[in-house]
Amino acid sequence: LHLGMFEIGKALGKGKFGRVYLAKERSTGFICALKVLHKSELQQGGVQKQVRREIEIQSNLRHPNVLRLYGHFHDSKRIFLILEFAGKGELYKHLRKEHRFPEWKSAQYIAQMAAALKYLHKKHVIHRDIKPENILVGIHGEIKISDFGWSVHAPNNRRQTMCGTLDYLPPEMLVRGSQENYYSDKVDLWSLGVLTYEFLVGEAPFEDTPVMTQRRITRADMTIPSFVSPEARDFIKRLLVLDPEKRMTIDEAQQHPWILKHCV
Ligand SMILES: CC(C)CCNC(=O)Cn1cc(-c2ccc3c(-c4nc5ccccc5[nH]4)n[nH]c3c2)cn1
Repeated sequence: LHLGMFEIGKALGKGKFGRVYLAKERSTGFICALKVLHKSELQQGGVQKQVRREIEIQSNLRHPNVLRLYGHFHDSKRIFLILEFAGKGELYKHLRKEHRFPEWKSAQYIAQMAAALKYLHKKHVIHRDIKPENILVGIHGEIKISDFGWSVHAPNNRRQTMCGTLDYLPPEMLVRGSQENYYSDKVDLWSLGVLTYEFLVGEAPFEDTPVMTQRRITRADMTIPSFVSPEARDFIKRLLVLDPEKRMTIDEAQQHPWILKHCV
């Protein structure tokens, strides 16, 4: 597939709305990940506005742990996204292969996630979809948050119908009907707690049938296995708190003993 200025290589993955290819920009030899979105599919999915918003949000983000969107262009049928190439691919594949990460690796990954979230929240971006499937690994083992499909500029109080797993949803996004639909960047702190648990244990804390998962989330009903260290246990328990206002802040998370023990 010769797309003018790009030489297209192997398929890297299949997102929900498009395929991603390894690509080399001819004149400079620059390697990137080229994502192809079909306008017809976006129309069918009714997501054109969301894609435009995602492009606008991600184009303005510059952080070592946030996947870069260098630019985009389109022809009559497709939209092309020039994305950063992450040399070691999708984090969830590493997690599945290794079953779970040792505490030092989990703490380093979570410290990088916290730095990325601190950056996003400062720019009033709430990611809202933090999970292993949306994290890529760079050539030096650093992690990069991608897929801002559900990110919004805070504050936001519109209900969003979610597809995919419920595992990472915070309680305030599950409580029906009441004004709890107003949520803040605290939703990403809950998901950071779920992510920490999944890195250390190898499965999500509330994993169950959809009905039971919702019930367990709204009761923060989880058990932490005994092989998890007391510091890691404390870190998780201070994030998986039902009341968003009582959850650890990003700064407290970055200063937590479990992080400091492994990241200095
Ligand atoms: C609307 C627009 C702004 C959306 C922008 N975000 C995305 O498209 C989210 N997204 C990123 C990707 C993606 C998937 C895979 C890669 C890779 C990658 N590197 C690999 C190395 C080895 C094996 C597989 C790899 N995939 N690098 N960059 C990627 C980027 C797919 N969807």
